[in-house]
Amino acid sequence: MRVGSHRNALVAAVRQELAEARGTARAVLAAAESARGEAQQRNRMVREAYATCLTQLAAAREAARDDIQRRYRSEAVRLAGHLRGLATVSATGAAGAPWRVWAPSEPEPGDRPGMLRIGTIAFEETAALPALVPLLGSAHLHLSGPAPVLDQMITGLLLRALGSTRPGDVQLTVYDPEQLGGTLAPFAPLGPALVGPGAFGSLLDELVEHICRINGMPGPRTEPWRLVVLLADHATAAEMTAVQRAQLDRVIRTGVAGGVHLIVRGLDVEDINSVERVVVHEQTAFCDSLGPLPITLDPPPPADRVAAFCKAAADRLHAGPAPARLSDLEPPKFWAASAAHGLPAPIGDCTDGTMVEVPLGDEFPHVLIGGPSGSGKTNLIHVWLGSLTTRYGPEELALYLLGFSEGVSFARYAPGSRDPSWLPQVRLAGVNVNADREFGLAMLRHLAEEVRARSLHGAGSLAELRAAAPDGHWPRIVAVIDEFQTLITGRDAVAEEAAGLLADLARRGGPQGVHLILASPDTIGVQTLAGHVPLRIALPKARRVLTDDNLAPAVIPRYHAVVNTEAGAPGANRIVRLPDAGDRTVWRTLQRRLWRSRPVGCEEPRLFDGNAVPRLPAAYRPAGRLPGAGAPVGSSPGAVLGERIDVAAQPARLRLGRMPGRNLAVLGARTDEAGDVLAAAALSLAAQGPAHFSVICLAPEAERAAARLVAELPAADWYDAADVTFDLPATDVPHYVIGYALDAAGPAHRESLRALLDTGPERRTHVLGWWRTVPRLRDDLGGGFEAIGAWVALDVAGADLAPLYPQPGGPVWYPRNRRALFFDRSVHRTPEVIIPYEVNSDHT
Ligand SMILES: Nc1ncnc2c1ncn2[C@@H]1O[C@H](COP(=O)(O)OP(=O)(O)OP(=O)(O)O)[C@@H](O)[C@H]1O
Repeated sequence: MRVGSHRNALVAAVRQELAEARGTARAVLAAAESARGEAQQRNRMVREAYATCLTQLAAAREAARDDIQRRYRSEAVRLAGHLRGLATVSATGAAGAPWRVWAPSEPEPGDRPGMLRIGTIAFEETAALPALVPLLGSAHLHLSGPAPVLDQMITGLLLRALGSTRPGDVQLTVYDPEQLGGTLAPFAPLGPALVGPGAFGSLLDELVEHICRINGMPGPRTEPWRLVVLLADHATAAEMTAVQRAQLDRVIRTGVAGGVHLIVRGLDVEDINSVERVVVHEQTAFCDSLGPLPITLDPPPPADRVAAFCKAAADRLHAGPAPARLSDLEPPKFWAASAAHGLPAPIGDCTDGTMVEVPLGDEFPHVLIGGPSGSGKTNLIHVWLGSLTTRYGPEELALYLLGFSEGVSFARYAPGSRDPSWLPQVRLAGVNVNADREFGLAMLRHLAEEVRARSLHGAGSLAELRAAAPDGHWPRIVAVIDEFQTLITGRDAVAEEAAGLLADLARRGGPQGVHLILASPDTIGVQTLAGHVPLRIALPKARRVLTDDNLAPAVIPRYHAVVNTEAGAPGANRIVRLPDAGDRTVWRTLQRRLWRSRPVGCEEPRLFDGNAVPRLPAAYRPAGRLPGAGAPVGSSPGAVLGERIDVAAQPARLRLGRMPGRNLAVLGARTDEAGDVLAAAALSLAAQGPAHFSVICLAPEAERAAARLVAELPAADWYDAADVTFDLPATDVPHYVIGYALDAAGPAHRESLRALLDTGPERRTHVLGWWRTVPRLRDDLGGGFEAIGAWVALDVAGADLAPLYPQPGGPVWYPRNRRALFFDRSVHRTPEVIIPYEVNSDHT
């Protein structure tokens, strides 16, 4: 029993232990299970986080990559744009245009030659960029690869180099022992120097010598470039001597500075900076400038384009370079030059393209231009004026222009009905003055007066004058007289005075900054003047402008001129090609530009046109507000008779004071002009103050004019043949008797007429009458002419005026249309030519 119970106890204990162990194991298992669950959970979470992270990282990487790619692409496009811009600038016109649109292009003066296109480079996804290589002015080219491809590339390079320079700027030499020049046969019309197989050494020697000569010369190179193509064969390379190699090296090293450039294939050359190497594999190439970027070579230029270019260039070479254009003479900045010491300005270019200046100024104050009719004198003057007026503003230059040649060429500088602009430097322009030499004389008198006024400051040059009188306005004055001989030939008083004034201006004008530009077909008869003018310009076939032994004018082609500063001595010639100033649109554009820049207060020039009839200015008409009856009357009102032929468009006035003889006789048969003189006189008197008018009209043909006058006058009585009388009622204001064809009054009225003429002026009654001839006036006056203190002669010859003139024989006067001779014995020593105003123009 005890065993049984012990065993039972033991069993129970074991059971207990087992139960406990089982319980513990279960607990441990449960703990492990839960730990495992947790670990699994964590594991899952980590895995999920990792996956999220991976996804995010991938997205970020994608975004970053996209961004980088976008930036890269836009940077590439920007860079490519820059490169394209650079390429366009570096290879302009014919140097860079694709063959499809290729055409020769003229470089601007002073431009350096650019690079030359040989193909394109592809850069990422951007459009292809031009691949350029340097040549003229920069490098030699060394080409290696298959000869046929290289020769095509050379053809293209030559076409671009020649097509982007002026004909004659590049001299081509070809060494082609294999084909004897055949490789570049399309360029034959340009006459390249072909060098045969045996002449390689002498070519190199000649080039070395040429380079030494050019590099030894001071100043910039003026000779053409030498472009030498060496198409060497095996024999050339194999047989080259050490001396030849040394000479080739020398050309390579010093050639670029001396304007000699080699394009070499088939021969090694020294590897120095000035050699651009191009290596060609089939249609792809690499060159030094572009490093590893592969170049897709352009196809060769179309054969017909090469042929057409070479023919045209050869023709132009034969004809010589085109002359400068008017715009080539413009300075980089308008009105930037000072005229303190002179007015140098180019008028054209030499055959080598350099500009030729005329040194007008302190040293050479005047110039004589000579050339027969049609040789281009007027054109030269326009060109010169264009060059001067773009350099020197209105403060620096004042122009007085007078053209005696046919036509109105200087009118373009003054405002017109179609173009309101004017050249701001022009003060005066006289056109159609052939018959009005008095206008030329007036201009010379004006200039002489200016010289006199300037010389009062005691200065010996314009710069000194400006320093001595800094507040004054002292532009250089340039007087241009085209066909100036018209003014001084002939043996009358105008010619005599004009010649004297010109000689005086030539002597004394320069130091005061007053200059003459005188053009004529021949300087015969102006030898005294010529002695003061060493600066000459001769146009083709000009005679006597230069010395007799100077043959240049006889041989220069048309549109050329000889500029000579030594009075025409043969050694001092400069030949200049003149631009054409005939294109009115070009001129107008330039003039408008200058006009818009005119300073405030710049007045328009006075234009005197000998063919135009001036209208009576409104200021001399009584229209508008009339002076009241109580207004004071001047002691001697002035009757305006016509326009004076003078620098300023002033009226000629007749003072009608209370003195004997203050009457006017208008003489001649021209009804209209006589009527205009009388009407201008009457209207201008009416405009000055209260006055009474008696209009007597005794010629039916003048009735219309008389009626119009009466209509315009504020207070006028009208008499005609039916009631003519000279016993006129007294008035308490000045009384003017305006008589049309007074000679028709007849003997019955002579006495009263004489009494009126004799005693009227003292009572302020003045007769302004028209008599058709001098004898009829004499008959009316009864012999003496004392009562006629002033007269205006129309178509009356000078000799017929003798009785009315103090000097025997009468004045020198050859009647001309719309011109009258005015003489007032109380003011004139010699009579004055005037232009009767047009008073009643029916178009107003
Ligand atoms: N450099 C030039 N280039 C082109 N045409 C020109 C040139 N010079 C003059 N001409 C032209 O030649 C013609 C004559 O020129 P211009 O009138 O200047 O000669 P001119 O000597 O003044 O003659 P004239 O004494 O008969 O007036 C004009 O038709 C003008 O346009």
